[in-house]
Amino acid sequence: METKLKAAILIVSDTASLDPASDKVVDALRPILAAEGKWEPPAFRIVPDDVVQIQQSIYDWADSPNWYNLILLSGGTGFAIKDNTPEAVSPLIQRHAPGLVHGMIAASLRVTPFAMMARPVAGVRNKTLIITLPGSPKGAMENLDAVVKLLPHACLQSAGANSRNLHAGGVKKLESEAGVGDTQNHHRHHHPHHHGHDDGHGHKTPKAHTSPSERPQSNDPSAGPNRRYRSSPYPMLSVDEALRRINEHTPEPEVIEVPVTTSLIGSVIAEDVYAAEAVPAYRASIVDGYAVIAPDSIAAGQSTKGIFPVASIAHANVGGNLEPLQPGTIARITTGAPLPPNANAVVMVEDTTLDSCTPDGKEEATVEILAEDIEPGENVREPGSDVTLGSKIVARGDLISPVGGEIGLLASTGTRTVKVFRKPRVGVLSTGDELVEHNDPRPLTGGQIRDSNRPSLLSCLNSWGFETVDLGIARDTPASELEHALRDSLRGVGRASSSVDVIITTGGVSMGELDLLKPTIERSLGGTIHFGRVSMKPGKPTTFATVPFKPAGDATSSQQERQSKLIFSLPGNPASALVTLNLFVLPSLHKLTGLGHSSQALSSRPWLAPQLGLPRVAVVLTHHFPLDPKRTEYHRAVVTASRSDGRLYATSTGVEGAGQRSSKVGSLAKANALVVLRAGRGVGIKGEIVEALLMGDVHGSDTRVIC
Ligand SMILES: Nc1nc2c(c(=O)[nH]1)N[C@H]1C(S)=C(S)[C@@H](COP(=O)(O)OP(=O)(O)OC[C@H]3O[C@@H](n4cnc5c(N)ncnc54)[C@H](O)[C@@H]3O)O[C@H]1N2
Ligand code: MOO
Ligand SMILES: [Mg+2]
Repeated sequence: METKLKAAILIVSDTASLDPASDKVVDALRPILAAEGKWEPPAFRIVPDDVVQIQQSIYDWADSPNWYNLILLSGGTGFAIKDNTPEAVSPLIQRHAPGLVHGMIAASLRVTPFAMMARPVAGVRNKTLIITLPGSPKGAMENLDAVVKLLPHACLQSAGANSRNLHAGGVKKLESEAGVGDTQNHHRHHHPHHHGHDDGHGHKTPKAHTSPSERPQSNDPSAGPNRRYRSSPYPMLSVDEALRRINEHTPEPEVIEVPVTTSLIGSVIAEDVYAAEAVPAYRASIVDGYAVIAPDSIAAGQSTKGIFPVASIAHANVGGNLEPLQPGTIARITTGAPLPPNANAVVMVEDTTLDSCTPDGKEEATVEILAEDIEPGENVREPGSDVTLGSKIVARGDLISPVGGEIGLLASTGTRTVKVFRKPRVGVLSTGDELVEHNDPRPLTGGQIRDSNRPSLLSCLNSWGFETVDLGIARDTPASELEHALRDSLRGVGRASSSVDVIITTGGVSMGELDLLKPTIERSLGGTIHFGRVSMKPGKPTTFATVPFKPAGDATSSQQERQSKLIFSLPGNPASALVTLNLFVLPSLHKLTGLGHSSQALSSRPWLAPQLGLPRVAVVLTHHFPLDPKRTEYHRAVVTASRSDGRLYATSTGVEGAGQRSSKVGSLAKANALVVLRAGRGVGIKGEIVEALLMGDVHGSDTRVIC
């Protein structure tokens, strides 16, 4: 019996992923393959319109030892925003097959002009042919019909069969030559990173993309160091432009409802909150003393002075109804306690004397009030006088501070839940074969380096109040380790028990052949790099990207809106990593936290608004600072507030020798500021006033003007 080829069908549809019974495409395609007599019954799977899940299926079917000859994807190829199948598939295709694409479109055009609205992709990954089809059963059938006769031939060639033999001999002979479809003998070899393919004439052609329009910007790691770019393809941006792009691509914050607890600290209110209860809820005494009935008019000759019987006692914790106070009597009362009905003022105990006791000598019988001019309302808090019922207590954009004022207001009015912007979860991943855990007891060998970036970045993020996930270390080799680490943290598996919103990586972003972040983001995750170089020192190769994402199996929730995750790939040099974390990551996290919604946000340049990112201040240089001729430097410094002239003074953490070198994390050890030194010749002059970004608290000093 002739060995058959293996096909898999991937249905890409939010609807079908929720209700598999709604899919009609698999049943429509099966008979077309079956009619050819060359295919095993196809495997199939349904995923939502989610790039990561689409790509995972392709990896499962094209990269595993049990690889398939053909993957047909149906759905997500149109122009709708959620249609991202071509974007998911293209980066994984190693050799494109535009002929199949033209064939399918030409066939469909004979049926409908709407065929022009399709965006099919076809090509080969490893030994597997991948073709996208429309999402409608009719469209999928028409497209498959157009190419189905060619598929066995194309698949066998993709699997490594010699094309001349293919044309000359039968499919069966070629199958055994190629070793495909042989499910009995597991002789298939898995070469996900082969460096070329046979062109059918015995020549090896390089796999690297050649046409500029096809060529992604990043290096193709499998092309080898001799084919890497020798100058960076990423334009060098100014810091302001980089910040603008970060702001542009950072999604709007998500609103959630949470209970009023201390975990609210650092959250930003998303919806105005109105008092559901008045504070106080009753007429309360402000002091310890005696509730009295003060006459309306002292001027009319009436006085509160005199001796009165103590008729009742009102304590702050008293429940139930109090007896009304009769004229000519007074009631002992404590601070915060409700006034008895009829009472309208309170006399402080200090303004009274004891006149007589009860016969048992234990209680006050009569008390003399010494003050003559107690007015109605004196020492009384009227209901709602602290917080009026229905008044706005906190507004959208307000930050819940650790000082406790906002939480106190919410608590005092019985507010049980509030709507806030969800704080982002941030994952931190170190990359590099040379890294060992910082607390590994073994002595370092060879070129090993202790991973200092992860602990320092995690500390900094925690101090800002963000939830962090330690994503560990990803090795450079095999390259798939990095890809899997990123993919897992996006999906919330492995070290990240639930998915992170922002991934921060360090290392692997510059020009080395093992600098894999850019190619992995672009080529494997289908992400978009918004910038890959910034004119600054340290931090030149800082990279910022977004990766499309949709949570699995939940096509209707509001989370669906959150379609991209952010990746900040920071340089590996420890000072560079920490400086760029402060400069670039913080404003984005602030935006995700909802700080951009504060009423104080600057509307013209919101990405520079003071509440997004570090506070900016003017500082006086206490000594000469060397300038970089080309790049703006973020010079690590200690800023102190002068007790004599009230100004802020900046002193470098080290300018001599390796002082500010980007590998030297010690340059940040005592620093509380980054002094912004614009590129130029010579030095920043002692006494000059420049801008600085405050990273920590400023303490007082005896520094003075020193020109
Ligand atoms: N030919 C060029 N080479 C370099 C350029 C350039 O423009 N052209 N840029 C330089 C600049 S600037 C920087 S910054 C670094 C950035 O390097 P990478 O981000 O690619 O980082 P790696 O190569 O992985 O490592 C650099 C350095 O940092 C150490 N490192 C990495 N991770 C950690 C960690 N978690 N803890 C402590 N130390 C770490 C690593 O061992 C290296 O020593 O590239 C320049 N090269
Ligand atoms: O720009 Mo790199 O961060 O100087 O070393
Ligand atoms: Mg490098």
